[in-house]
Order: sequence, then C-alpha cells, then structure tokens
Amino acid sequence: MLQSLLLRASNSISLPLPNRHQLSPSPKPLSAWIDAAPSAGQSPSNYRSALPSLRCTAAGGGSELQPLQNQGMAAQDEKDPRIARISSSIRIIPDFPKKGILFQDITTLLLDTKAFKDTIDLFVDRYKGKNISVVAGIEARGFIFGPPIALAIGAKFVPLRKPKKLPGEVISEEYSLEYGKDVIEMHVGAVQAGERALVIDDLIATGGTLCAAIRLLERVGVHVVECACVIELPELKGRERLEDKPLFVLISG
Ligand SMILES: O=P(O)(O)OC[C@H]1O[C@H](OP(=O)(O)OP(=O)(O)O)[C@H](O)[C@@H]1O
Ligand SMILES: Nc1ncnc2[nH]cnc12
Repeated sequence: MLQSLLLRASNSISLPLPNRHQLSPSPKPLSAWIDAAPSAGQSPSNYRSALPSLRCTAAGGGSELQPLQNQGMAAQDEKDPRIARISSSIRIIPDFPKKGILFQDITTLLLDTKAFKDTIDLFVDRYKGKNISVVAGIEARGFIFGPPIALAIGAKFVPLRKPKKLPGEVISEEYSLEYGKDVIEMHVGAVQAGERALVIDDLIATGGTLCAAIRLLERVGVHVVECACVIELPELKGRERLEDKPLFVLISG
C-alpha cells in the first residue's frame, strides 16, 4: 500500500517550474505562507505525499450540517482513496513566490481528471440538498472549484474579487495581513438577504481571506452555512480565526 501510494506520487506528471518573473508578486506577507520543511514521506517529485496528514474535516461550533461520522458516506472517510489521490496530485513548489515558502500548487490537481472530478464530487456530496442558493468563490482559485460545485447543487456562483476588477457597483471588505491590508469585493445585488451561502477557496492559511468573505456576505444578510477548502495549512491557525464558523477541508497539513 505504502509502495503503491509513493509510486503514484512519483509517477505524477512533472511540469517545469514556473518562471516567477511572469507572475505578479503577491501582497501576502511571507509569514502568511507555509514555510514548513517537507514532511517525512514527501514525494521526491515535489508532490504532496498521499500518506501523512490526510484529514477530511469539518469543524466549527455553529455547523448545521451532519457530523462527518454520521453522514454514512465513504467520501467523508479519511481512508477514502480519493483523498489520497487528490493529495498526491498537488505539487509543492519550494521558494515560490518568495524564498522559504512551500507553495501548494493545485494546477497539477487540475491536470488529473480523476482527482479533479473527485474533488468536486466530495464537495457536491456534502452540499447537495442543503438548500444552499449561493456558492461564493474567492479570487482566483476559488473560481476554479466554485462554479462546478454551484452547477451541481443548483446554486448561483458569485465571484468575490480583488479590488477594481468588478465593473458594477460593489461592496468591499478590507482585511488585514500581517504587514498591510487587502480588500475583496462583491457586486451589489448579486445576493439577497436571507440566502444561504457556501464560501469556497482552494486553501486556508491565516484565514484572513475567508473571514473577509464571511463578513462581506453577512453584511448584506446572507447566512454563510460553511466555508470549504481543498487544503488547510493548520500551522497558520486560520481555523481559529474563523471562530465558530464551520470549515470543511479535504486535506490538512
Ligand atoms: O488564509 P489566508 O492567509 O487569507 O490565505 C489564503 C488565500 O491565499 C491564496 O490566495 P492569494 O491571496 O495568493 O491570491 P490568488 O489566488 O489571487 O493568487 C489562497 O488562494 C487563498 O485565497
Ligand atoms: N503555501 C501556500 N500555497 C499556496 N497558496 C497559499 N496561500 C497562502 N499560503 C499558501
């Protein structure tokens, strides 16, 4: 089993490292990015290991969704082989966008059609039939996972964007990074008071981005049922910053 998982990881498609000069620098402070050393069992080809730290979790005092152990769905089992495949399809790029950072690159997950579909299916299994009318995706990588989930559960997709990207009237929410601030925006009229929303992003680190998204939606009377991410970096304690707002992640560590 160990061998087959490692084999799968090391056989994953290996792309050339991106040219960082083609990418705009992130406003995020260095400390907001994980810079932990690769874990034991880390794939030699820079992919996440399928073995350590696999968790499929939802936590938060206010969760109205069923606890995972009572859902009776294999998809929510931490031994679900889909989770291992998703984990091992995520590439880790050291020193991107800055030295010392281990960048969790979900673009390689998107190249693995099974891993990508399994990722969407796991979220859809959790949220279908939960009377969610809004999937709010956070720029940029929440725009990848949010729309297929929204279509599958019969919800609308609402983009939460970086400043000055949305053409219509917007409401904005500022949030603090360790050294500085950032803003996300939403179109006025995209959601109505009383709607039930899921907030989706690829990753939670410090939790500042998700907190701002929650505030933005709650300011206009939307009930945020849960936040969902593919990856959680627990060292950065973003889950604590969400306080009792439920957070569901496929991979933690
Ligand atoms: O939990 P936090 O500390 O707030 O960090 C998480 C956010 O950081 C990344 O986005 P980034 O800000 O790099 O923007 P991008 O997706 O547009 O590159 C990630 O996709 C999350 O949105
Ligand atoms: N280590 C990391 N990899 C990818 N996106 C991130 N956003 C914050 N930290 C990140």
